[in-house]
Amino acid sequence: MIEMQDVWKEYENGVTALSGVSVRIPQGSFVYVVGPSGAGKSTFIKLMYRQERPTKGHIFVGGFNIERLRESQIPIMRRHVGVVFQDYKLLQQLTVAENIAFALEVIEASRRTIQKRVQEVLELVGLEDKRNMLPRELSGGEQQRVAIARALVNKPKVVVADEPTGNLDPDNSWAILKLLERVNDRGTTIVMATHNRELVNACKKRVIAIENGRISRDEERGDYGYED
Ligand SMILES: Nc1ncnc2c1ncn2[C@@H]1O[C@H](COP(=O)(O)OP(=O)(O)OP(=O)(O)O)[C@@H](O)[C@H]1O
Repeated sequence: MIEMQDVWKEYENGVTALSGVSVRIPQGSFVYVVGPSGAGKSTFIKLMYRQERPTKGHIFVGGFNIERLRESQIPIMRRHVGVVFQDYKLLQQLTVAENIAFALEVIEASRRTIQKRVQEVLELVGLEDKRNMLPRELSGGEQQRVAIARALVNKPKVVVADEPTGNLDPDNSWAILKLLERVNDRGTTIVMATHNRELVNACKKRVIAIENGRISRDEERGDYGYED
């Protein structure tokens, strides 16, 4: 379950990115977050994993009171909230398997657990044969699949994705959406900010539209609804 109660975000430069956002996203949902450029989508996502803190309001994600978390609790929360970025953010000097294992090594999982989990998520994203390659040896779509595997390795309850298909062609975008749907089928909540009208309109899900820092539309099986 994700819940925001009257959340406001004003950045230090005085820009108000979110103005009184309240929303409930039940566990197991798949939600698209859409809206014009600069509307506040990334801010909405960043607040969910404490990349940013709200100026006001309450945020609960997977049982964590996000705005109240102490610094020392943030790594614990991040095991339950996987994050996927538009530009993948893989560590360039590490192999595919090492990038994925990294998230488990920092929590001092046993070698056996690490090997087993890395293998499981590599199979899920279909990249067992690329496990010893470096990110630069992979296509964009493959890199994003590695990033998704990394986000999943701790079995999070929630995955937030900020324009995960933003750098990909239509075929790879489609493959990433299908992969996120499979993850969702296993009970993981997915919140995906996107400008990809084709995907939103083809695979109908809940659509939360943000405009000018406010939720302007919230529909089950909604449309993308913008001409951009
Ligand atoms: N770190 C920051 N410091 C100051 N202002 C910021 C910061 N991040 C975002 N903003 C501002 O907050 C507003 C919302 O930005 P945000 O990135 O959330 O929008 P967005 O809907 O994700 O846009 P896009 O679709 O272009 O990615 C914009 O006016 C932006 O300039």
